[in-house]
Amino acid sequence: MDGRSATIVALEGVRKSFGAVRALAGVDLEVRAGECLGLVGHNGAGKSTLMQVLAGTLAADEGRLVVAGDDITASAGVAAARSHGVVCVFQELSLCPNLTVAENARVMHRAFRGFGWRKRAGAAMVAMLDDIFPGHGIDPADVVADLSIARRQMVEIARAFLVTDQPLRLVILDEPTSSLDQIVAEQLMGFVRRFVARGGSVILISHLLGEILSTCDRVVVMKDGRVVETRPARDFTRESLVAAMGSVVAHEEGRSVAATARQAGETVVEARPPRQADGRSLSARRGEIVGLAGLAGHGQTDLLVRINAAAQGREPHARVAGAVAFVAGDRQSDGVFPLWSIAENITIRSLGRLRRFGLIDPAAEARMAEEWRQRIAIRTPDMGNGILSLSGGNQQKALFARALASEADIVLMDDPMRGVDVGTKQEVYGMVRAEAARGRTFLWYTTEFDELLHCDRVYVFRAGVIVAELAADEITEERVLQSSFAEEAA
Ligand SMILES: Nc1ncnc2c1ncn2[C@@H]1O[C@H](COP(=O)(O)OP(=O)(O)OP(=O)(O)O)[C@@H](O)[C@H]1O
Repeated sequence: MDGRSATIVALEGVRKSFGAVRALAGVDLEVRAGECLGLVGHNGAGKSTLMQVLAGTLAADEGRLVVAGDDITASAGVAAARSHGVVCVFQELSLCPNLTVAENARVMHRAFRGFGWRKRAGAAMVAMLDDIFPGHGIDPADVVADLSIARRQMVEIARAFLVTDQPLRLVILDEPTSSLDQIVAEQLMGFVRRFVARGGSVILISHLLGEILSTCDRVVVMKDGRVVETRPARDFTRESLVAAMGSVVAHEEGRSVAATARQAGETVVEARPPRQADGRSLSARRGEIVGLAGLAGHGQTDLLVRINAAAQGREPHARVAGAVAFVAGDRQSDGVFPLWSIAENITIRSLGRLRRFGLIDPAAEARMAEEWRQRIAIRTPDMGNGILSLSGGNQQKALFARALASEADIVLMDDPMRGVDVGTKQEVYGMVRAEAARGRTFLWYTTEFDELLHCDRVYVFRAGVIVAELAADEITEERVLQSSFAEEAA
């Protein structure tokens, strides 16, 4: 970046409160042409709220918004942002599930109209998908509801980068890789670099600090609704970035603790992917942390869902000894109960214990919710607030609390740490290890390699079947990747 690049966006003194919660306490932010700006901060720091103000989906209480030289404060809204070339891909995907990929492109790009629009929209989407995610395997006639969450995220991203009848200056990517595996995430980061090299601008929000440091030119750190640091990315290290976010850099004990603290009891889970023909199966013992790895969408979630169904007697191909709790990764479709309070979302699995004279004891429910608010720092002034009032990462923490607060012996985790900030992640890893040491069993699907280091054993999946089983001392990134791709893995 040279210092002379034009300013594309300037936000000045932006404030926004939701009732008693001050989400933005006077934020200034500048984005230049041809740069990728990283935006980091703890869960609830205000990142998404700031991006919503910029993209016009939320009105600020105060502040100025200048885009491409025009002060659009008075006319701020989605239409003004779009016509000035600002597009946002939010954490919660916004595709219409009952429409096809091509039809979803049409929803955002009115230019696809008249005779043959479907074909043109489909061709444009495929070209963009090919450019960003070579080998994506998505057809423009696919109905979005039938796509995996990773593919839906790819479609949403490709649609945002399509240029039709409006200029495209700035694309905001709010945790864009949260459902993507490492290979696809790297494809996206490569595309972002090409896009900014051509003069476009990107704001990248991510809790994966490696991704931020390797892709961004500058990094802005937010904390409690304010910008606390802005520096070129090269001036940050991972440690200094974590420190700027206000978290203590935890020393990774990871594997050594995981490997030694096991009590390797009796087998409590036994399950086989339906297409597995070589006799292999997944098993887990009491007190074990078992990882499910491999590229996204290769059968890991499916097997977890089957194990969950087995606990309810609905799946003959898996055997489960004990009560099971499921922590969803796709919180939008099978995680949160959107109309319920935060407290209710946490305690729903534990109602048996909260009963008094046959009725739920509200005081006990409030105590349990409060305990978990403190244990994993759910940022809210009131656990009676609606769950959707929480930031994305804080909603994810509530799902964790629901599973850990329950008395389940076996906890199934479907890549649930996406979107959780680094500080909290360390806390949760510690909790998982402590609970495993007390005899709970964890089956943990993750797309983040580092998380596999907390596991005692890892099964690698490919094309719906288990292709490798790695013992703790064999879990290396290289081995996992090798097995994920090899036709015949060991
Ligand atoms: N619709 C809403 N109603 C009430 N409070 C809200 C609403 N949206 C956001 N907040 C609050 O505003 C604060 C900032 O939230 P925001 O989503 O901007 O955080 P974030 O930095 O994007 O977090 P994350 O990393 O978890 O996505 C949080 O305390 C959140 O609870």
